Amino acid sequence: MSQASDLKKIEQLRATIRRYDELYYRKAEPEISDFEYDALKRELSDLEDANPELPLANSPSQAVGDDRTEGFASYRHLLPMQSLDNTYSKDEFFSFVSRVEKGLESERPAFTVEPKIDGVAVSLTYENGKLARAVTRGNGIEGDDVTANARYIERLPEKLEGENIPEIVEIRGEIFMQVEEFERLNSLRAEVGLEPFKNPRNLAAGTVKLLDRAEVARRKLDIVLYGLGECRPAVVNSQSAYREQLIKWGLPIVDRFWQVEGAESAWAAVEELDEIRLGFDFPTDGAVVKVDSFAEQDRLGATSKAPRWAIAVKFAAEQAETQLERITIQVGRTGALTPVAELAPVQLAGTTVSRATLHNQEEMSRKDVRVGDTVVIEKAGEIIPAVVRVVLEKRPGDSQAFVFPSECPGCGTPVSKIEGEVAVRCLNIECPDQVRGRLEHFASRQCLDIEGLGEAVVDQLVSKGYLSNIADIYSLSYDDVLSLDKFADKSARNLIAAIESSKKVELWRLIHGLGIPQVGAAAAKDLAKAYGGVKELASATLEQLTEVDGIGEKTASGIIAYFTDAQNASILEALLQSGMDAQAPEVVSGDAATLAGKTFVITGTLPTLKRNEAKALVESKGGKVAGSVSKKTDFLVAGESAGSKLSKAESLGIAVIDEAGLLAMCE
Ligand SMILES: NC(=O)c1ccc[n+]([C@@H]2O[C@H](COP(=O)([O-])OP(=O)(O)OC[C@H]3O[C@@H](n4cnc5c(N)ncnc54)[C@H](O)[C@@H]3O)[C@@H](O)[C@H]2O)c1
Ligand SMILES: [Zn+2]
Repeated sequence: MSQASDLKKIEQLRATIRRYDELYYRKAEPEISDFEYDALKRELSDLEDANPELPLANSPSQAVGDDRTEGFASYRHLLPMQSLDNTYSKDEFFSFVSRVEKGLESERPAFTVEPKIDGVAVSLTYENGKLARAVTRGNGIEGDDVTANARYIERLPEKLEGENIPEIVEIRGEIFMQVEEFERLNSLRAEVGLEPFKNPRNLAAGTVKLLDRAEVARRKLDIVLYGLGECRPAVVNSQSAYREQLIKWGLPIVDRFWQVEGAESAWAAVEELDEIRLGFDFPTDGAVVKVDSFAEQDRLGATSKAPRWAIAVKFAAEQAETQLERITIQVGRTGALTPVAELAPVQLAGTTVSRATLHNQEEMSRKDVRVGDTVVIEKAGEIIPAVVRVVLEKRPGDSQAFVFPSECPGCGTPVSKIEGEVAVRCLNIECPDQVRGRLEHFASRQCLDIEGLGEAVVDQLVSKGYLSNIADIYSLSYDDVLSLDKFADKSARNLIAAIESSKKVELWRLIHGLGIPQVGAAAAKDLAKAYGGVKELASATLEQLTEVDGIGEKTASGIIAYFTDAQNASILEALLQSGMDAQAPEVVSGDAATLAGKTFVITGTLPTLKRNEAKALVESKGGKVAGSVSKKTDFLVAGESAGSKLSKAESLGIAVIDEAGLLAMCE
């Protein structure tokens, strides 16, 4: 490759990696898998190595990903928090050990091997044994102060126990979510029709950065510690001794740990870890091998980004090979065109997979994915399988490069690419695919929850021309509905009734249903609480919006842009004209607030109330419902087959009541 084409490639890769960094570190919503991301990083480093005369200063290869977000105070680490170099291969691991041996002029250095916990890096500062703050890695130099959220972590002690307490110590580790808790939260979401969270790491990262404390309290985070930053005065001189010290201070650590000498035994420990890790209750994505002695660590030093005395050996996610039969393009409610691979069905991680995402046009052309290709797909914790690469050796001779459509498959409008975005979009606001998407969203369970107005029905109503926006739903007549496939007198009346009763919906559901960019259910709740009505929200200024708890500047500008759009304004007007009367629930006070200040945990099967009904009852009386039992719990409401929560409540001496007890308290 010539120097000019290298340069262009390098610039493209840097821009792409910056975007994926932003999605992963700041938004906790990665679009591609770690394996794909690491491959991009590797490609960039190789190109940079081959072109040493090019400046590196602004390359994402030289810095740690930046997680700092709006709404948090910054704090400067006393010692920087670095990343780790990583590898997926045994050969590279052995080269790492050779470099260490050379650097130390030693034959069989002592290493520690630990699980690599897949969570969010955090640095805890204890001053004279008291927890002063918890800070994210940030850009490595300066991170976000997340102390308030970290204090909800039950296993995180306020005070260090025992002796050897430094004046100041930065203790580093990982905030993560146990697999069981992740599944619990997802099953609650499924109950109310919300999309599942993708994986425990994203959920942990998202939760650490929530501004809504009540929501943080509902999700149970966990923590383990393994690293040391500044420590005055120094207390230990090796990784293994530090681990013993952490235990004595009463801090949670990962209970698997190996002390080994030399490359062979280190590798054996890595392999052993890979075999047992699926039984762990925390998510792991690799092993971290570290030189044990702190003096030796100092001699090896660090690059701008990572220490030279440690490496992460990552375990690849489950993959499978299959045939790509077709590529379809989906148009979502925001107009983004998403390419989807239609596959010959194949077994992967316990499920049959026949579709996988191709992410976006850019990703697709980089991988040069073509119809007829044999592709490798991967499912890494994420729910949606992805195509990670093409098996070029198996490509048919007559294959053709895929031409991304230049027109929207839904409406034929030429597609646009907006500066700074990867997605290619259809900007025709009346595009039937988008209209369908917006209508489905509006009627879905996490919004207006209109029973009977699902995908198939919306489809028919749009193609028959009855619906072109959300306000049209309220002028549907019985005859319109009756004319649809599979509708008879009773089902038509039911749908009309469901539509009518949706006018009395809770305000946040309406706000969510409007489909304002950046406004999900959580933001919609914050807005509903702050404004009490959709008209009030529509006339709020940017400044007022940013003052609402949980609303950042970007979201605020999205809201302003939405309501200043003439078409949106007229749809809203039509909605209100039709009698839409969404209300914020009244703030309970006085007599109604009988449970104010009390925190409940509900467990087991109650005789008459469903879990969410019991929760709604408690909240209607001003009480709070938490997901797990802690010292802050006032009452455990226990039904049949209450398990570990009951024993925990008993051990903490928390009052246990049954459903009847709860009902009595609410009277
Ligand atoms: N999918 C994406 O779009 C995307 C984007 C950016 C980053 N990523 C992923 O994140 C990785 C880079 O993130 P990173 O810089 O945080 O590095 P990393 O996660 O590969 O490794 C460094 C981190 O590992 C953590 N860690 C966990 N257990 C540890 C232990 N026992 N000892 C020491 N450290 C331990 C620490 O937080 C440390 O900061 C990439 O390799 C990639 O897989 C993915
Ligand atoms: Zn379109």
